[in-house]
Amino acid sequence: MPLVAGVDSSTQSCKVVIRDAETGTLLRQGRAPHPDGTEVDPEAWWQALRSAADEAGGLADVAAVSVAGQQHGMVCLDEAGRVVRPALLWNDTRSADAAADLIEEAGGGAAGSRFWAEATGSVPVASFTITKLRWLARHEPEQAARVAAVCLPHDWLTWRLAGAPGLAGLRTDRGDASGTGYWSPATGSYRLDLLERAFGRQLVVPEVLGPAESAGTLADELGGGGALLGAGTGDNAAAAFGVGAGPGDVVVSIGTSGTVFSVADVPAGDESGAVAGFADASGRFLPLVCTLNAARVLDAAATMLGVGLDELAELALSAPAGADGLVMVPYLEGERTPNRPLATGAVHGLTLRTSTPAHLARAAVEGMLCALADGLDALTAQGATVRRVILVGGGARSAAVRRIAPQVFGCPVVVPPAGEYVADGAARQAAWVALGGATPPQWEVKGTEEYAAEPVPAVREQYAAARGLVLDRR
Ligand SMILES: Nc1ncnc2c1ncn2[C@@H]1O[C@H](COP(=O)(O)OP(=O)(O)O)[C@@H](O)[C@H]1O
Ligand SMILES: O=C(CO)[C@@H](O)[C@H](O)COP(=O)(O)O
Repeated sequence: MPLVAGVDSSTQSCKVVIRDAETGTLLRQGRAPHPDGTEVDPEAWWQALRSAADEAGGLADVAAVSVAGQQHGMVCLDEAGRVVRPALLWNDTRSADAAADLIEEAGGGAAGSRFWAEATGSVPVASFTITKLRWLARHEPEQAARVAAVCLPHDWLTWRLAGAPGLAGLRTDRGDASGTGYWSPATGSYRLDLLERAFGRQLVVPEVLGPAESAGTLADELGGGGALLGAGTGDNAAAAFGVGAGPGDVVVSIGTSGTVFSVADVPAGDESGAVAGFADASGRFLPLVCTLNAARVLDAAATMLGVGLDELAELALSAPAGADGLVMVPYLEGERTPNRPLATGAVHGLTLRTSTPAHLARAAVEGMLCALADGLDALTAQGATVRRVILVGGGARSAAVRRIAPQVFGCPVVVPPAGEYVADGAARQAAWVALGGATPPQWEVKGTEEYAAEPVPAVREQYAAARGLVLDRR
C-alpha cells in the first residue's frame, strides 16, 4: 500500500493530505496558516508546508509528493537561488498599469488583446506573472538587476522539497506555466520573447514537465528515502483533477479567489479577456474565469454584521431571493473579472425595508454568486457545456452558498463532502507518478450532495443593473 502526499499551498493556508496511492483513501492530514497580505516572503510558505506536513505525520513514509499552489505569484531568485524580494501574489493589483502597457505595446485595444490571446491563451491582467515582472523592472530597478530566475509559488516549493538544487533544477508543469503570460498552452512552449519584452532581458525559467513526469526526489533532510516529486500544478488545475471533473462539469471554487472552470480538449483564446485559456493537470486545457472577491466577501459581511459564518448563512436564508432589491457589488479588493483593479464595493437598493441584517447577508451571498454566474456565462460563450456545477473551496461550507447557488447559476449544484480538493488533486498526481501508467489512478469521491432549485433570473438582472455603479479607490 504505497502512500502519497498532496500539498495545497494556497493564499490563506497550506494543507497537506496523505492518501493511499491506489484507492485514494485519506489517512492523515495537516494545515498551517499563511501570512496576510498580497506580498509574502516565500520562506513563510516553506515554514507552513513543513508544519502542515509535520501535523500530517511527516513525509518519511510516502512514495511521492506533489505540490499545488496559488497561481501566478512572482518568485524572483538571484544567481545563488536566494529570494530577491517578497513574492507578489495573484491578488496584488499594483501591476494593473503594467498589464495595460503590455496590451498597448502589442497594438492596443482589440488588436493588443487579440495578440496576447493568440500568443499565450490569455489577455494579461494584474494577476499574471508577466505584468509583475514589468512592474519590478520599472519600479524597483535595483532589485530587478539582481534577478536571475523567475518561478511560481508551487515551482519554488517543489524545488525546496528537492533540496534547492540550483537554478537549473527548477521545474514546473503546463497548468501553472499557462498562468505566467510567457508560455503558450496551444504550442506547449515558452514565449521567452514576451518575457524579455516585459522585463528587458532573459531570465532562467523552470523546465515544463508533463502531467506524470517526476521533478526529482525528496531531499534527505525531509525524510527523503527516494520519494519522487511530482511536477505539481496550479491550485485550480489541481482542484479539477481532485474532483475528477468530466464533460459537462463546471467547477466553481469559492476560496480567496472565486474561480469558474472546466476541462477542455482544445485551448481557449478569449480576446475579451474574461476567460483565461490555461492548461490543466491531465494534459488537456482549463478555460477559467477568476474573480478577486469570493469567500472573503462572506467574511467581510459577517464582520459588518458582528456574526459568525454559520449565523451569516442563517440570516441570508431567512431573507427572500433578491433581498427585496438590495444588491451588493462585491469588489472589496478591486476586481479582475471584470477588469476593475481600482474598484471598490457598493450596496444599492437601501430602503427602510431592506435595512436589516438578513437582507445584507443575502445581498452579500447573492452578489458574490452573481459575479461567478457572469463567469459561467463567459465560459459557456467560449464553448463550455454546463450540465452541473461542482462547488468546492472554503466558501462551499456555507449552507447559504450551497442553497442559493442553484437559484443564481440556473443549474444543479453538487457539493462533494467538505475536504481539501486542491491537495487531493496534488496527491492524485503524486499517485500517478508513483504508480506509473498511461492514465491517473481512479479515485472515487463519495458522499456528494446535490442541490437543485428553480432559477431566479431577477437576482441576476438586478445585479447586472448595479455592477457598473461603483467608485474607484482614491
Ligand atoms: N462555513 C463557512 N462559511 C463561509 N465561508 C467559510 C466557511 N468555512 C470557511 N470559509 C471561508 O473559506 C475561506 C478559505 O477557503 P480556502 O478554499 O481554503 O481558501 P484558499 O484556498 O484561497 O486559501 C476563508 O475565507 C473562510 O472564511
Ligand atoms: O489567480 C487565480 C487563478 O487564475 C487564483 O485562483 C489563485 O490561483 C489563488 O487561488 P486561491 O488561493 O483563491 O485558491
